[in-house]
Amino acid sequence: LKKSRDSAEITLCVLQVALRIRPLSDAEQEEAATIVAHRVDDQMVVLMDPMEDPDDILRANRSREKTYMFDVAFDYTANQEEVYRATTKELIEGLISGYNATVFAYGPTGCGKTYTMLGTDKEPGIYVRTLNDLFRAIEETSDDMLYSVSMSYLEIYNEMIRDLLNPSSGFLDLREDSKGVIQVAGITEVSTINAREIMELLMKGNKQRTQEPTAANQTSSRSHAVLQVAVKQQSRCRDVLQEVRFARLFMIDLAGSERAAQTQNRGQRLKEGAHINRSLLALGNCINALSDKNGNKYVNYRDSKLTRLLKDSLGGNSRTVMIAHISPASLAFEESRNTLTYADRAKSIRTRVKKNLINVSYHIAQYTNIISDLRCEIQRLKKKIADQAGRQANSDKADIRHVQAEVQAHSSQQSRAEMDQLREQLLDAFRQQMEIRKTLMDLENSNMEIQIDTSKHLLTITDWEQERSRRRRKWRAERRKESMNKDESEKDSDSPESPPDSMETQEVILARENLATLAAEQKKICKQKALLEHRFLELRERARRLEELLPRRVSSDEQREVLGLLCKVHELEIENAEMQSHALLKDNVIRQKNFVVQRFEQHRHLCDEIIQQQKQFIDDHSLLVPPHLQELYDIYMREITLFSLLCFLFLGDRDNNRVFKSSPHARQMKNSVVMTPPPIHINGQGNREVRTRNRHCGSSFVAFSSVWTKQICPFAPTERQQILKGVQNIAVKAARRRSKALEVDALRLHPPPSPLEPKKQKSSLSLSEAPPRSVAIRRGRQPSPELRHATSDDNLSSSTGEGPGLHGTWTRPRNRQLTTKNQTPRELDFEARRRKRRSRSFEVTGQAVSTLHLLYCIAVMLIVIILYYGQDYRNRPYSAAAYKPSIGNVLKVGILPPTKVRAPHTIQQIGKPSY
Ligand SMILES: Nc1ncnc2c1ncn2[C@@H]1O[C@H](COP(=O)(O)OP(=O)(O)OP(=O)(O)O)[C@@H](O)[C@H]1O
Repeated sequence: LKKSRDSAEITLCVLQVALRIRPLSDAEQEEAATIVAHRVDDQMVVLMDPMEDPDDILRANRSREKTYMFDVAFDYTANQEEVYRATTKELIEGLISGYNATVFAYGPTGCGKTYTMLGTDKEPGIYVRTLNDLFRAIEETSDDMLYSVSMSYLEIYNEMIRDLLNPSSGFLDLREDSKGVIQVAGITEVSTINAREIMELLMKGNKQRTQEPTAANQTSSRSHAVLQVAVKQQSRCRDVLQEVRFARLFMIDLAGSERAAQTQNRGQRLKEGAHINRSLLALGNCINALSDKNGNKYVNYRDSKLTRLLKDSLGGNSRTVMIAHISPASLAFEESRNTLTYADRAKSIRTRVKKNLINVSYHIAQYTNIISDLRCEIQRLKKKIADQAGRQANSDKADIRHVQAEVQAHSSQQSRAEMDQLREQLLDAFRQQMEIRKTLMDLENSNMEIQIDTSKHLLTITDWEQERSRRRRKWRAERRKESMNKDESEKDSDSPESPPDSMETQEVILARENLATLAAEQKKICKQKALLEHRFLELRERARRLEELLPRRVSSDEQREVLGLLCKVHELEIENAEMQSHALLKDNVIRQKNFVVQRFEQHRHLCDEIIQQQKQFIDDHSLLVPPHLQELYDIYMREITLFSLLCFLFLGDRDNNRVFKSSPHARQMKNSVVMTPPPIHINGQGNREVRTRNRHCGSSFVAFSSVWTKQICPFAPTERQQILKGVQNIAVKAARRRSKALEVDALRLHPPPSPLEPKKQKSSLSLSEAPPRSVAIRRGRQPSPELRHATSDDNLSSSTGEGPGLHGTWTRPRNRQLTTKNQTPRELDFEARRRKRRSRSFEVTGQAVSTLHLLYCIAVMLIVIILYYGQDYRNRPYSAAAYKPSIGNVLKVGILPPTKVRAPHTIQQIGKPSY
């Protein structure tokens, strides 16, 4: 899908349009039809007018041959797999991440819609392939995620909805739920994640579909068939904030548009055709309105059941693919042209796709209630245990024989079984109570969402009413003014008696409709809540009764055990509730902070934008700038450059260099909804880019770095990479010098052994022999990959310039180890010492990679600060071109001895950037 704009939650997607030209049918061949629709390449299709006379020079300029471009085009050579891969496969990943999707086949009758969607046994179509891949994807991630998939299959026949999985259920109605999502009331939903099972259901359903032979198609579908797959996804980790994702996939095989003359339909077929055409006309009208460039045409989805059902797929929350079908035959030229025109228009439809997160925002207050409830219960149980103990002590004193008899009786097999049963019942009652509590919490949350939505709609209405009364007041004031200016007779003749009542806007009408739906929804929820509360009280009562049975059925020890167990279960549940409540609290704090940071970033981005545009304006018009302003601008540029360089060096390009796959938990946390502040508008356009970057980078710091590196950074990406490598080499160079210095120390400590003293040499060697690398590794803490790389010979050589050069691949010929054989014993000694130190360094750094990293970062920071502040740049002549730092210069800094470190001229001149 073409992703045009991205925001933290909403993505604007363009409807993807594919075109499939089927092969010439036998009937068309018999009628000697010529081929007029050609696929030119992957995207281009040409339709030639069969009536056009190539020899007619006069009309040569008015050719009706037309070229169309689509996202993808197929002709008779394309097989089912190719069509599926290019159109639908991509939607599956989105579907299991919570994005709605729709695929629909469109086109005239007999052009291959059913063939593409359903296919044949040998060449299955999109339905089967999609479901197979969906279940495969679910299986792959089922370790971390819990899925539930349900499927429904319906047809819209003569503007009536029929359940194809349960045709006896009669005609069904469409309903809009509180969130504006269209639902089919009473449709059969089959829950399964078995592709074969679903295929069987599909085949069964398809047999129920209204299909009749017509003159245009022997197996003409007389209805629109809609296969709906709903996927609900939830993390298996229950201790984190539970996020439920829900997405729907519609796969629609539309009935074909037809011309009565072509189909030669009569009676029922003609009536069907009229209905089909009417709903397709409604679809066409919606496509026209939605593709309107100004975007201000009213989209009438209510004209047909089909468009109502497709409301979300066309203009709402769905990634949508339209597969248009045409025949290549000259006989079908008109139909093909109409289809191509509609398909071409549909290309510009944009849908606002958003991830469907049902964020189970368990309210902390609700948890507190549950916790205090459970605590009361524990108190009660504990009291009961204590009472029991007291009673037992009394009875011990009273009648020892009775106790003996009781013990005997209760130690029997039957008594144990009874106790087990009782315990199970008690635990079960408790479990059910907890389930009900959670469901009640969910209902409470839904209720709250409804209340929020209700207030939004009420606000819309109130705004409108206020506006209306304002207009009325204005009208009355004008009237009064007029009456003061004019004389009585004039006033009576000109002005209307009452204020013109302004009509309700579409938005207000919609708000009123939504309010009605919300009220109905709320009523339903209240009813459900009342039922659940009643059930809860019943369960509690049952548990009490079971507890009362305890003294009669079991011995006091066992009874105490059961009560103790119940206490334990309650305590565990409290812990669980507390954990969830804490998670919520923390998440909430993070969200609030993120919100503030994002707002700040948007503000900062806006400031940057203003500064850049003003600077551009000043430069373009060669305006004089007061020196103090120029100075401020210089400081601003220095700040931003330094800060972003540091961001870049410290944080790197995380998205591209990710080595480890993020855990499901991390993924979940990353994807969790973060409150997003409304965008700051620049020239009327929402500044979504900042939010997009925030989401991708996952941190405000990185986001800012990203903004800078993408928009302001004067380096090209390759240059940035090289600078980064260069700076790494500075650290490597430092390591090398340190190592050299150590060698000199070693030289001073151990004078070179004379060749006449082989013993000494040997002992020296053995003493300083570095442990083999494997030993270091075996001791634990293997060095990080970067570290190994940083300290490798290859790297050292490249940093010292012994390698092929700075702009080369920065590797060094692997000949250092080979020279070992030719080394003198003294060299060997040094080498051994060096290795030993390095291996020690491995151990140390293995333990504290972060420390080294910190030191490295500090070193880099210092270098950068020296580069920018350490020089008398103000005294140097200004050169705009010299502003752009060259990689060579940056790297040169790294290979100069510390005393000679001088910022290259090119970097210091940041007074006036060259862009
Ligand atoms: N790409 C194709 N390759 C081979 N045969 C095809 C192809 N497309 C369609 N056909 C054949 O063309 C005939 C009509 O196709 P199909 O029934 O799928 O059309 P339709 O558009 O669904 O028609 P209707 O709208 O009337 O239901 C069928 O026999 C089908 O097998």
